[in-house]
Amino acid sequence: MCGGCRNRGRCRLGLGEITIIGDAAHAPVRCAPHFQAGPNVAHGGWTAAMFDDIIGRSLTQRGLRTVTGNLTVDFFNPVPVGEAMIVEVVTESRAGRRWTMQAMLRLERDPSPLARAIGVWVERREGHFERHEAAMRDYRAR
Ligand SMILES: CCCCCCCCCCCCCCCC(=O)SCCNC(=O)CCNC(=O)[C@H](O)C(C)(C)COP(=O)(O)OP(=O)(O)OC[C@H]1O[C@@H](n2cnc3c(N)ncnc32)[C@H](O)[C@@H]1OP(=O)(O)O
Repeated sequence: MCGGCRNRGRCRLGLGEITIIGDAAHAPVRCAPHFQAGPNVAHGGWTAAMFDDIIGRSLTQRGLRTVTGNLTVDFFNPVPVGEAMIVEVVTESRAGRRWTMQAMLRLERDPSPLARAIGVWVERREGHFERHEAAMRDYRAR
């Protein structure tokens, strides 16, 4: 679970446990009603955040310490609110610290993709968050 929900013990995005199979992964997801945009349709930001979290956590579960470098989402069809869906993640390639990842979102009982994400995750250098905190301290002291 990411830092925003860890203390609550519940993922507010509605994302389930990730299963890792080799360099691929899958997870059950369900868009909660508070992320509704159009009638019974998920906000596109939910879909992007869901992909970001599932792909990022799948890498964390594989023992990799990464952050999202970039993320592109293709929206093929409206994503329903409250419906059981599956996200499937694959590793496209790795070059040095860069991992190119792809993921698909689909309904639980239908193979047609609703949305696709492709992006690059970069392995963090030692002290990543400490450098960020120090930069913010400098900024606030200005
Ligand atoms: C968050 C973790 C919590 C952990 C605790 C528990 C975890 C529990 C699960 C949580 C799951 C959360 C899932 C959400 C994940 C986020 O939301 S992460 C937050 C959003 N992302 C960020 O904040 C990243 C901000 N960007 C940065 O900090 C820096 O630009 C980066 C990405 C670390 C790169 O900086 P750097 O380490 O100085 O690396 P640099 O030498 O410039 O580049 C290294 C390589 O990456 C490439 N690269 C750099 N930037 C990019 C880019 N934007 N696009 C493509 N390639 C790039 C470079 O070209 C270079 O390639 P090579 O030359 O080595 O082939």
